[in-house]
This record gives sequence, C-alpha cells and structure tokens, in this order.
Amino acid sequence: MTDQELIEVAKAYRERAYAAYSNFKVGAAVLTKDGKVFGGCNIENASYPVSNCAERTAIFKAVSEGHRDFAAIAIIADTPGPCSPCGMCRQAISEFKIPKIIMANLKGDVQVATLAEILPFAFTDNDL
Ligand SMILES: O=c1ccn([C@H]2C[C@H](O)[C@@H](CO)O2)c(=O)[nH]1
Ligand SMILES: [Zn+2]
Repeated sequence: MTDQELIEVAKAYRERAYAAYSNFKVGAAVLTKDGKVFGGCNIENASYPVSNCAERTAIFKAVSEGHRDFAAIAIIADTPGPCSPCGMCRQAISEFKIPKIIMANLKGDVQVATLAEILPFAFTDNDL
C-alpha cells in the first residue's frame, strides 16, 4: 500500500468523526507490517477530556484485533498544513514504535516524518 492509499483510508474515516464540540474532524489509518489497515476517527465527549483522537482510535482498534507490528500511520484533517499528531498520540505512536508518520491535509499537502523526529527524547519502557 502506498502512502497516498493510506491517506485515502484516513480521509474516509475522517468522515466518521464525532466532533460534536470542536467540529474539527480528524481521520487516521495504521498499516501493519503484514499489510492490514485499521482506520479511526476522533470521538469527542461532553466531558471533554474523555475524547479520543483519531490516531489512538486507529492504533487501539488494531491492537485490540491482535495487530501490534506497524509499518506506518497516516493522519488527515482540514488543516493549513499537514495535520500533526498531538503529544498524547505521539506517546501512543512511540509505544508501538510506528516508524513512519504520514501527515496530510485535505488540500493535498503531505509530510512524512520518523518517530524519532516527532518525539525526540521519548519516555519508553527502557526508562522504567
Ligand atoms: O492530531 C490530532 C489533533 C486533534 N485531534 C482531535 C482531538 C479533538 O477531538 C479535536 C480538536 O482538538 O481534534 C485528533 O484526533 N488528532
Ligand atoms: Zn492526539
């Protein structure tokens, strides 16, 4: 699967976003090393901190289905530049060592980064 194809999956899941409070829809999709894809969207809550980001929805869906070995994650939103994952999601991306982060927006801007680039000096299981 190409980066663009993974972005297209993320874009389709963005349509399922439950963004009742921010009205900011985000979609994400993870690609496993054996070629499986899991999509996710942000899901908000009247108690705002209960909300979940699209990236973590996609990661948690994959993990809960038994898939933990990831090749990439794509994220898309209607942002001025490529949509960048929040700090909490960077930590979740770090936990599962997702090596490639594909950030995109609806205008077609794309930026690809490594895990080390988006979360330098990460706190990991090595620190415990
Ligand atoms: O990378 C991001 C950034 C934000 N959000 C969600 C959280 C919240 O529902 C809304 C506004 O922050 O967008 C994501 O899902 N992923
Ligand atoms: Zn997040």
